[in-house]
Amino acid sequence: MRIDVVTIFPGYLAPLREALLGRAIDAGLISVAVHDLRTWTHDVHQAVDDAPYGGGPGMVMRPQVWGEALDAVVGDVPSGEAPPRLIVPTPAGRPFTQAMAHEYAAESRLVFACGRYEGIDQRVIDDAATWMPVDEVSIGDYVLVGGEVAVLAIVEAVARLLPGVLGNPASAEQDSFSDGLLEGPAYTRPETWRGRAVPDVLRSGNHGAIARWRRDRALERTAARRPDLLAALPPTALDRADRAL
Ligand SMILES: Nc1ccccc1-c1cnco1
Repeated sequence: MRIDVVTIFPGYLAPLREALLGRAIDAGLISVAVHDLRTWTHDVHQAVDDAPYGGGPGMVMRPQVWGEALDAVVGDVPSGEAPPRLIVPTPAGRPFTQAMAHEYAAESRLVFACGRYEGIDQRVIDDAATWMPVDEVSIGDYVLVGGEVAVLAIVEAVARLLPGVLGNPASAEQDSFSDGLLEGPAYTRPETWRGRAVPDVLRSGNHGAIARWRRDRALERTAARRPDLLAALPPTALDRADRAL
């Protein structure tokens, strides 16, 4: 997978080259190119934003700069080849989910546009949508200063799903949300720590009982913390034992 990120703070994306993602890049599973948006400014101040029409606080990122940047970064898409998907993190976006991470993992190329200030002039999105799929995506209902943190989160969630990136592919299959539920509590050695013992069932060796206990804890946790996920489960997702909980 090829990933391009356009930002006014390229250094913010340095963590992409660390640890698991860094190894995936070194292995050639992913290529990541970070582009400084100011490359496509032509004034001495390298201005990337301007006052909003209609007044109001903050600044809006200029369409000319973004238009030239995306033209250059996306480049000419060879005929017959699918254009990349443009992902624009924004608090006004569609909530990012594990299902979307799987969708994005199937793409051969993703381009991320990191907006700051009060966002990017809407015409940039509208223009881009005439020649590539554009997703405006939110990573949560809170306000960040820019899209860079969201890009780090989305890229990590997507990249770990790519074949060969995770050491143990089973990890991705047993993710939280993979069965629509939150994962339950996890434990490791020592057996007792500060007077707290690991639940006996997890040391019993009874794999059926362990699976049941883990499912029950996942259902309890999901009901307590994310009842919306429970309500969204298809009726067939809960078996009789689940309902007895
Ligand atoms: N708050 C923001 C400001 C700028 C770019 C993205 C965001 C964002 C994305 N998901 C939540 O917030």
